Amino acid sequence: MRLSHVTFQASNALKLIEEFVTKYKFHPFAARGLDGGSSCQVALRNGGVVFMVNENTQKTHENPVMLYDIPLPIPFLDTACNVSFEVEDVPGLYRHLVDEGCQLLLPPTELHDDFGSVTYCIVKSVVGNVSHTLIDRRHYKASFLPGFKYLKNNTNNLSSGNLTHVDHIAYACPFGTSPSILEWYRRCFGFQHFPLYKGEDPERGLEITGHRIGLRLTSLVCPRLGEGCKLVLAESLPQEGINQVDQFIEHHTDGGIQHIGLSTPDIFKAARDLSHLGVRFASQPSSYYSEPRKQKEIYNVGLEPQMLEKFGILIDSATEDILSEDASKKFLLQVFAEPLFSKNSVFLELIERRSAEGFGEGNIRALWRSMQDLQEDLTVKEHEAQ
Ligand SMILES: O=C(O)C(=O)Cc1ccc(O)cc1
Ligand SMILES: [Fe+2]
Repeated sequence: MRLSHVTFQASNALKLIEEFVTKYKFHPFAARGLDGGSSCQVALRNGGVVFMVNENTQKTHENPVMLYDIPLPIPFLDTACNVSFEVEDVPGLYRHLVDEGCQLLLPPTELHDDFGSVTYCIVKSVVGNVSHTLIDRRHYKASFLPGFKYLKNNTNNLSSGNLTHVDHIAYACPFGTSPSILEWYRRCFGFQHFPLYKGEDPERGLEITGHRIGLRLTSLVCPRLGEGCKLVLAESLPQEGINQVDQFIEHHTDGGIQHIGLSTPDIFKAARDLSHLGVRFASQPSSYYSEPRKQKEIYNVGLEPQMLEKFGILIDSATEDILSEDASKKFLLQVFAEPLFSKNSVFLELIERRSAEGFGEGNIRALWRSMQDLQEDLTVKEHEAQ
């Protein structure tokens, strides 16, 4: 099993495609329905990350000529709604999912063109509006999927991206649902609980509460996916005021893909490039970088606080004792980008892992607060614009 791509549904697909191209350095490489059909679909790539953008231009269910995905119910919502996996035995997996009582949206279906054939089926996830397309493309020779036309002027594009793979997909989940979501992914696809601290109870996950934060985080890993893609379940815990998970769920009925963590080998270069192209990152108060403990942590791994501060990059060392000189060099650098659509919509994250596999509580707190600040700022801007 391998992550193939993540699909976005947008009421204005061309706008989202332009955003991915001009701000996030993605390159469109395959498309269908651009000639005025009832739906258009475009596949874009940055390094090892593939996104698909769907637009159902007629905004109806009557003629959803959408391949590899099922259009979401109306009213139309701008969202990331499908995570596609490459698998080897679609009929076998389909039977397994039926036996597990899953809601199958499309039975095994074969499509072919001059480059070969693929078989796929679609299953509804237990999380909000999310579905999974399971594709066997072993008998397909071109770079995407049958039904798509390959775009020209596509040379050199593979090397220009600086994203290597999808590191994790974070779901916003209704309160109390994480254990049953974990159980569903375990039974259906073989995911396992990935503890974020020693002795973490899978029923409870990591609970983070305090000033302006109330979050329960449960992480899942799938050994069949190799090093790729964890799932992160984010639930809101009661805290003062509204928060990003509650608001996301309110906006998306039962939750869904809140953010996608994209792995880069050089977060400083990636953040600088994207920032020059107009991506706004969720920033930290400058006190984060002047705090003596944090400064020591940054210098200890051979970095400079100013490098991080420029783009709001956060650091979390995996070691217990960040102040010791021989602190292990395992650490994690992360930053959240602004929401792709409205202020409560899906957003992207850049993440650089230096041997650290999990998620650090320090970074989680800081990421959470940075997104709270950014959303509050977007709310103020919305009011001013009215
Ligand atoms: O650390 C990470 O990358 C996370 O994904 C944790 C996280 C999840 C949801 C939030 O709203 C804020 C932080
Ligand atoms: Fe994340």
